Amino acid sequence: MIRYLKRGKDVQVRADDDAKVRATVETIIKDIEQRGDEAVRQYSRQFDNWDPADFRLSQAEIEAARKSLSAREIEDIAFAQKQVRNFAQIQRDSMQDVEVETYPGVVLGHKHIPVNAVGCYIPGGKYPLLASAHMSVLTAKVAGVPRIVSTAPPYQGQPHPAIVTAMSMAGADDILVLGGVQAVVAMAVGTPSLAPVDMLVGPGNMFVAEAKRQLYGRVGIDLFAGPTETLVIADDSVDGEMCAVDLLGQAEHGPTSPSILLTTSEKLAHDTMAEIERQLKILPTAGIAAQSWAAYGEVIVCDTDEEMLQKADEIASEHVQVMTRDPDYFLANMTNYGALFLGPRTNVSFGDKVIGTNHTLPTNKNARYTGGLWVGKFLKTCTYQRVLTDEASATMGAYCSRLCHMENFAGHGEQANLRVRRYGTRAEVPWYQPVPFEA
Ligand SMILES: NC(=O)c1ccc[n+]([C@@H]2O[C@H](COP(=O)([O-])OP(=O)(O)OC[C@H]3O[C@@H](n4cnc5c(N)ncnc54)[C@H](O)[C@@H]3O)[C@@H](O)[C@H]2O)c1
Ligand SMILES: [Zn+2]
Repeated sequence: MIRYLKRGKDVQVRADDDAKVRATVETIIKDIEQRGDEAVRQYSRQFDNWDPADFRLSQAEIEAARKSLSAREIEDIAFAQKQVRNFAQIQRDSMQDVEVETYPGVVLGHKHIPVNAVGCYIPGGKYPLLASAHMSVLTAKVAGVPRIVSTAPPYQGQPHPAIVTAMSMAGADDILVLGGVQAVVAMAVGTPSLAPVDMLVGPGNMFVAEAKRQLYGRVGIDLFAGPTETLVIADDSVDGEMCAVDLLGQAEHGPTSPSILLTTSEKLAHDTMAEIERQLKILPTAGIAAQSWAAYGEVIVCDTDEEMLQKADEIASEHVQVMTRDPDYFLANMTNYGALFLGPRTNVSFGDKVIGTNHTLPTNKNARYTGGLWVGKFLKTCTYQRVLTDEASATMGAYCSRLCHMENFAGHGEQANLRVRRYGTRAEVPWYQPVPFEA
């Protein structure tokens, strides 16, 4: 039996919040479309109090940012980037082009072509999330994207030097300091000094995620990667302190970030809730974490691992930390999650910052149909074909002709008929029925 010891905001309230964000974003996009750069500037002033002569940083500004960091900071960024690059390269290498003779004389293939220009949004409203630079820019680079634009909002009124350095070390071609909806739209439609990109990637708050969603179709997007969510699945093999740390560690992302504990131990559930109250008195970011825990935090008690599995798949959380005696049960059976963190030795923060898997992951139940950002998202899998022999052309032509006839497609049918006439012999294809264009 599944019991809730704590529930988050109900579904209707969340839907109303989403509708408000949708309307706000729609208005901003329309306005920028009509008034262009001037509107981009206006929103940057309004939301971020930011109105520089050029949103794009010069080479000198990029170098100055790097010089302001310590050797230790540079080395830490380089370490994280090495792990991300390494795993992205392994994933790239796992994607093979194919070319196969699928029918005598018929050759089909596909190849992976990088998107020509991408725009990477690096969040920076509440925290300077430099790790997103590795996740988006570096992964695009490994995929072979020729032009990479990268943007982040100003942080406390300035370009953040560590974000700028991480973008530059990852290989961004253009670095902008611009945040929110206005940044995403500017990259998608272009500005007087910036050619538009073909695809937008990267996480962001609900305004950024919704702006990408609304622009989808005009440009590509990676996935819906909105406010962070975390699910901890635990049994009595771990304690309340660890569960509380791992829930609050992600609740601090923002006031709308759900953190959920799913457990078979009622004692652990109570211990964790008490620990959360204790830690909220000392965590420096408790201002945000306490809000999201109060509004979105949940504690759910189940009787068995099977029940936890069913509930976890229904929640379809972005991050799922499994700290049970048999985490592999969840790896083998779970189907809806952005990323799994197996066992107490790892945790979501490792994935967010350093270990090498991508931290840009699906939220809002989008894990039902997609995984997170990875090198494959920057590659278009495009097919091609060749027919090598007259015989194969005539045979495919005859089948195609009859199939077109069933669909009343005379023009398509004639494309096929022409091949039968040119490359076939009537004797070989007695089922050929030339209808409209036969001489
Ligand atoms: N899903 C993922 O993979 C993932 C990964 C990392 C971070 N995140 C999420 O990224 C988000 C980062 O959020 P953030 O706010 O710190 O930074 P952000 O850069 O995403 O957003 C800041 C921008 O929001 C805009 N904005 C703020 N208030 C607005 C309003 N009322 N109307 C319109 N625009 C407004 C401003 O222009 C500002 O520049 C968090 O929600 C975090 O959970 C998600
Ligand atoms: Zn996080």
